[in-house]
Amino acid sequence: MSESHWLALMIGNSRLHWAWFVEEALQFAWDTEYLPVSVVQNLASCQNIADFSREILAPGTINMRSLPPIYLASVIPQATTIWQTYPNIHEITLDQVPLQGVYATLGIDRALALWGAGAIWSFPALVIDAGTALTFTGAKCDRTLVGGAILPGVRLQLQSLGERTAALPLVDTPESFPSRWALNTPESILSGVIYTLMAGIKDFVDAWWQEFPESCVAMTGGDRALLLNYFQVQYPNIATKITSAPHLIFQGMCCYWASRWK
Ligand SMILES: Nc1ncnc2c1ncn2[C@@H]1O[C@H](COP(=O)(O)OP(=O)(O)O)[C@@H](O)[C@H]1O
Ligand SMILES: CC(C)(COP(=O)(O)O)[C@@H](O)C(=O)NCCC(=O)O
Ligand SMILES: [K+]
Repeated sequence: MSESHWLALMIGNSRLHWAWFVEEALQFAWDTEYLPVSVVQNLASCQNIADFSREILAPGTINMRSLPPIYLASVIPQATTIWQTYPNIHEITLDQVPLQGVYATLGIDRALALWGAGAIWSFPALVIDAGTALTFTGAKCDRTLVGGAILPGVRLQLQSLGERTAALPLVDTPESFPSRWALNTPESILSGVIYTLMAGIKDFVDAWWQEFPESCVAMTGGDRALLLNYFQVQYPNIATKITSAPHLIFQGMCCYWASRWK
């Protein structure tokens, strides 16, 4: 089986993130809901690649002759187990990521995104992943982990207020930048969550640039575009210095693929 065509699968806390690669060139990337166990078990017996792409809901048919190897990284151990039934699966684990000084429970998504950022823009590098959780993860010149931080992401903050209080409604992520001084409940929630999140991110990147003035700062994750739009409004000087990087985790996975095959 040719290893030049391969799929990357990142299992996050909200959904599955997919990318199709030909060697080191990303062809396209898409997200899906979690797939039922039965679908995963059936993948290996797909008769042709069209069936296979239909099962994983790929946009269009993946252009391959045989079932592709899947390079998998996951922050959900139970979900990883389901995928181990697929015959050509390669799980990427923390010990395979060439960063120094990592702690045992560091999320593989964070390590891969940081590896990807360093490979593209060189170290030092800071990654902000605006996913289910929002994380900061930084490494210095010699690829040693400086450290990071974890907080609830945008949707999780809104959900927790809606679900754990009697009088607060569930509010959707706002498309436009909310005003700070709100005069009704939904807008008060949006103001509180968004303004403190922006101020918090600004504080972290300012602190990072104080220590590493030349470092790239890259943002990835499902709320990346939304947050960067808000940054344009609220802190335009910072917005221009944060790089939007939708495929950072896949770029890290690609570094792993290249380290095996090149
Ligand atoms: N279809 C969707 N499902 C879940 N989250 C979504 C979706 N579309 C946009 N988002 C946003 O993406 C964020 C989750 O980011 P994502 O990178 O997908 O998470 P994870 O990597 O943890 O699975 C949420 O806070 C939410 O606001
Ligand atoms: C912090 C995370 C939950 C982020 O995952 P995500 O929200 O992007 O799905 C994940 O990286 C994780 O489970 N980390 C383990 C703890 C740590 O990194 O310290
Ligand atoms: K993530």
